[in-house]
Amino acid sequence: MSAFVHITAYVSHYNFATVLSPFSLVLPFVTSPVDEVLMEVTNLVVLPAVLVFFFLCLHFITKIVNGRKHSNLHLPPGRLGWPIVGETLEFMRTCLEGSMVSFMKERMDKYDSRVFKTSMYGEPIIVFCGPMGNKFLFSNENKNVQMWWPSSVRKLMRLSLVNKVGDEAKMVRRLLMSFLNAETLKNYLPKMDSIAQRHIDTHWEGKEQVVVYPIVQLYTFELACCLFLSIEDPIHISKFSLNFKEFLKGIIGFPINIPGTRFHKAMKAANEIRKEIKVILRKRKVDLEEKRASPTQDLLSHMLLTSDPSGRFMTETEIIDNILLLLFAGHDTSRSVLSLAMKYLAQLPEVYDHVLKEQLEISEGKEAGELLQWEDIQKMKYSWNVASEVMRLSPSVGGAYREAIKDFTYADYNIPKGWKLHWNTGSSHKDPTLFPNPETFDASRFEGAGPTPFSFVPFGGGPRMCLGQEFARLEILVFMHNIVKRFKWDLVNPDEKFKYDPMLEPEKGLPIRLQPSSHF
Ligand code: HEM
Repeated sequence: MSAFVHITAYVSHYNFATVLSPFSLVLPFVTSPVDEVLMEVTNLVVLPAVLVFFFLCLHFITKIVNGRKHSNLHLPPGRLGWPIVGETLEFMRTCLEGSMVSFMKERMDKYDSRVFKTSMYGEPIIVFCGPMGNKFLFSNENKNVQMWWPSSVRKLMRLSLVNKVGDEAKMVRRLLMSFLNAETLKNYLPKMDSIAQRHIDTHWEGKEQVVVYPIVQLYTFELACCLFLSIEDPIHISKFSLNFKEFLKGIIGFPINIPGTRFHKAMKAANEIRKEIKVILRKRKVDLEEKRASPTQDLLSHMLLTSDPSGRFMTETEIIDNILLLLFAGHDTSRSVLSLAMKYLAQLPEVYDHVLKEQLEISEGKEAGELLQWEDIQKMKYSWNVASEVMRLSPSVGGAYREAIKDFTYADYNIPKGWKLHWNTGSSHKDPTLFPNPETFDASRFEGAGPTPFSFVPFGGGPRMCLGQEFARLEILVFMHNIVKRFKWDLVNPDEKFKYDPMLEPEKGLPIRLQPSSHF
């Protein structure tokens, strides 16, 4: 969840605008009968002073309470920072610089430890780094730890999988996986290919310049709408996608539900999305009964007709919340990977040529107009290594969370029950002992046996590993196949940076200049 989920959804940071907005909202109400000077003084001096005093008090109270509570424990090194805010602002800064890993690395070096404590989301958090940390968290699900998401995610995702743990989560995962597994998805591959071709015909063909990030979103969102809900009308899809933009921006942050905050907008958007899915769901029920819809046409039909082993079907609300989760998780993470792939392919002509060669060999073996089949995907080994190297260097999802469900020890440190735990992609993806010259793009790292276990974790791991890994692999490869055959491109802003907000996204949307390929 997804990133992001997906939620990315998954990525861990606050937005400064969200942090400030409740306070900036207060200011207009301080005013009316007061004269302007007094108002200025109030806004500029008194209010900040009151806030500083308030935070100082909270800081000392928190210190005393935490100190008493955990004084006999050997907690991992680190600092909890300011109350509520914790080390959020430092973390946010590194996210906006697109280098979340530097937050981890600075602390691992400072404390000489691969586990440290910090505080974010108003919560003390213990950060587990490197393959050992990943392995521990992934293999201790339901034993020492359980999935946990920040409150903003939990509130927005209601009854969906991300709010389930234990046996309930297992059940929902099994149900969703019966649609998202390779065996089922392979039937939808030709459809994915035709959507990719139509997308390129509409949005790329005949253009000299395009802005990649928003356009790729149309592709990944169109795929998700079509395969999950059978929505095919482009106008319907683009209207629907507006609500997801609001939703994404509010998913990670303080869950302050006051008009004007990102979270409030996200809640409103989520309700609109739910309403829309409900209309489609109600109509589908009738269409299925009257045999106007097929039981295998998409995820929605599948969810309406599949029960768990005890014969229980999901309620309408559960289906709606899970489809909302999958629509969100299913497109924003992949669009980030695709945008980054476009960047690296523009910068590394030898990599582009190699991908093109592989894709042309696949096309040469096919009749004109024949769509991609499962066997073709199996031949895209180098292209998938390239996508994997993109995700290693620039993971679209920074990591995810767990909660300690009992007291335990890790690396000789006490981890108290109830503490939130964070695993992250960067601390192992950029470790030179695991990936020599970690900043160099080298797709050959994934040849043969590939990276050591638990060192390459763009999709997480263990029983809560990303459910959409296979879906993402297909949507990424299908897009790469079609785009390299039709275009070569170069970057308008070669130094354009990517930042986490909350997915890894290009600051200016990644404009590129297109040259049509002679191979098409
Ligand atoms: C390149 C694209 C993607 C990346 C990098 C990615 C990454 C992740 C990560 C890191 C997690 C958390 C795993 C953990 O904590 O162990 C996750 C969870 C999840 N992902 Fe993805 N994801 C991607 C695409 C997708 C797609 C396409 C879908 C749906 C079609 C999807 C659905 C989910 C769901 C439902 C979860 C929550 C699983 C649970 O709570 O048990 N993801 N993803």
